[in-house]
Amino acid sequence: MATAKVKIAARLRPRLQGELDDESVKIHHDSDGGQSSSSASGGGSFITVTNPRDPSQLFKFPFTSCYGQDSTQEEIFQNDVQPMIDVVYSGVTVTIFAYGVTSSGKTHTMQGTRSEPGVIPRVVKAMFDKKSNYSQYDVSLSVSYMEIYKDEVYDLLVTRENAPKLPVRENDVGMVFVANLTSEPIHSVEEFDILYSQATKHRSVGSTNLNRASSRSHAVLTIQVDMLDPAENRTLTGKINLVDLAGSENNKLTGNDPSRMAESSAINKSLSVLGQVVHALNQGASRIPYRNSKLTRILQDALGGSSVGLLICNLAPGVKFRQDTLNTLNFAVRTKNVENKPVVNERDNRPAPKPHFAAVAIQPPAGKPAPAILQHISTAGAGSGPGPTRSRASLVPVSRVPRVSAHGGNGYQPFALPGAAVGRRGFSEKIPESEVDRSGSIGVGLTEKDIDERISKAVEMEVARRLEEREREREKEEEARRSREQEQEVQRRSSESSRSKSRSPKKEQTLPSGVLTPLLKRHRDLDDELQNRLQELERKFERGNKELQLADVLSPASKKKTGRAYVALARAHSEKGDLQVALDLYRKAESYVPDNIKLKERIIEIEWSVKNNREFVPSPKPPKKAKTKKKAKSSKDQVLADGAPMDVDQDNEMKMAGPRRGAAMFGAELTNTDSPNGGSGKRPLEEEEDDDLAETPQKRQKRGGKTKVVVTIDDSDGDDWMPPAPPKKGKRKAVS
Ligand SMILES: Nc1ncnc2c1ncn2[C@@H]1O[C@H](COP(=O)(O)OP(=O)(O)OP(=O)(O)O)[C@@H](O)[C@H]1O
Repeated sequence: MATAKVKIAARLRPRLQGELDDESVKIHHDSDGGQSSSSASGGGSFITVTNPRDPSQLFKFPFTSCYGQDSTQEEIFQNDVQPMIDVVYSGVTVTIFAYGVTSSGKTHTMQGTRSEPGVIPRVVKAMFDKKSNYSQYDVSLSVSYMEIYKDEVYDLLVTRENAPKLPVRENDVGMVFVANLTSEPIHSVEEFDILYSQATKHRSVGSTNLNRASSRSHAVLTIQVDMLDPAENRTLTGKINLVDLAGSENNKLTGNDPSRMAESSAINKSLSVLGQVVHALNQGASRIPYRNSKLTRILQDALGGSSVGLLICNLAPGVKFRQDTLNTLNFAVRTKNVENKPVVNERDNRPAPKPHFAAVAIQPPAGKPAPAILQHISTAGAGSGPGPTRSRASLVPVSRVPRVSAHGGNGYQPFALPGAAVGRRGFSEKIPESEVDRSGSIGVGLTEKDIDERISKAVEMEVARRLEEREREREKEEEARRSREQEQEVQRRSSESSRSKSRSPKKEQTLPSGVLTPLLKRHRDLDDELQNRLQELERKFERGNKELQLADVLSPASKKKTGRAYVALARAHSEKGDLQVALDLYRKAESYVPDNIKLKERIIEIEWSVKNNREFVPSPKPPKKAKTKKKAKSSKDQVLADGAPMDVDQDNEMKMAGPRRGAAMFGAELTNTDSPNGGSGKRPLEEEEDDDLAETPQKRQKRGGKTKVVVTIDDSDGDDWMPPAPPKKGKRKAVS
């Protein structure tokens, strides 16, 4: 089956009034010899970002489409979006999502303004324009629009008062859909405009320091085209999902109040899960954590699924956003390796023939692989998508197999967001007896051997199902046994402690040397308790989604504590050299403290070590004295002796990780030195324990030289990506 990688376009927005601009983020194009260029796109373009810790070092991010501050809405549409319209009309689902920090221009790019319409209005116009090319079909367009606000889905096409939380469900063929979501037919661009402008008013928008009209939710607009072929009595369905994600937020910069903080936390958490999904896909993990947020469940098909994806990364200029820019570009680098397997969504409307025997069960229906048009989009230039031709019919060849549709002749789930494949066969397709001819072959070209194979496959499936069932039962029993044991252990401990309380001090003194003092014993008990708690949590993790529910119900303090506990355990494993175990534990910690940037970076560092089979070497702890000195300094003076800026923890909510940590990833850290947190106060857990976070490998190398170093961050082959540290490992070249 043909695969299609997620396409990436990066766009740097212009400086806004009152914003300081600098040269820290630049767009380059090979066509102009790699010189800075503010606009246009095309092959061989790249973005450079100055390393916040070492201004002599540049990080370079190559993407096929890079748009500078002067780029227009039309350019982006023509280069990257227009070619997708043909893909939609070939019956494939396309998902375009705008990603970036708050105020980076996502809504501007997707929605735009009346004078500068963005992707959404342009797509709708193009969809209607294209319709006339398919006059042989009965073509109808419809729209649905939803928002994901604080991890709940709401219909934006109904008034807020009438908008209940909508459930996200999965049908028998694994297709995720939002139940009860309205789908309105649209007959013209004007009709869409009226609907859309009304619906946009329902979207959750709020004011923050960074954006007067900041989107507080992820918005997903879906335009669906159904093409009924009257001659063949079948329907092709294409969809385009246009997703305006809420921006990741640094609450120090946004100045969020408590209610905004709650929104922000939900936004950051869902984006964090999005990152985890992309990571898991890149790692080829057996379990992709789609279920950990509604956003990723709904976007499941766009990431590693059966739709075609375009990620538009929005970037904001200036030092203030530099760390966010690096994070966004890092996400983009990872996402561009995600592969989808697009399929054509086709439904056969003809009634199913009567079944005669029910012995044969087959695999869930597989969608038809997407057409060759997908190859076109990877190299698509300005608006050059091919129009429909007669040969298009060959994309959906008429099969001679018995026409049995899944689920009573209609396996198609209306309003389902992803275009997951729904083939023409159901789970229990039956082969009519009349189709068995004397030669031993079935009228549809199935031989007895085929039938035997199918039967044995069905039997195998049934056996596998039963085995799984048995395994589940066994696990349940095991779990019950463990919890019984745990209860007994708790009882034993409480009776032991009451016994020890009742003991006289004299008796205590008579204990032989080496026996735990009550204090140590208490420690041991706490340790045991912690271990038990972690083991329990481990089990819950194994149970997948339940873990997330657990994290959801815990109070912020408990989440933080659990996160800390995981970090402590992870550190212990990391020190022992069990990097994989440590990595898993760090990831688990992340479920509880999804906003913690230091933790994310630690995960990236260890992932890198695991992937490259390198030892993970934390830097030595700085002397205690330095720590006291540091505390005494005012935030303004927080500049290291070598001139590198003192980093400040950018996460207000979670201070589990240290305020300054060598981001091995990019040698980067937020450099808002005027932060109130300033690096004073209690040192957070991670840093107390681990001052390897204090200095990057880049910094350890020769500093202050005049040569500019470019480190290319490109994960294009999926295997050799590595963080730019240590410098020798990166593709580095000196530029004058
Ligand atoms: N390419 C651009 N040209 C001109 N103005 C822009 C551009 N991109 C963004 N802006 C302006 O920047 C501001 C922030 O943009 P926008 O609201 O689109 O950001 P956002 O990423 O959607 O933010 P949030 O995540 O908070 O919703 C707006 O005033 C918008 O008009």
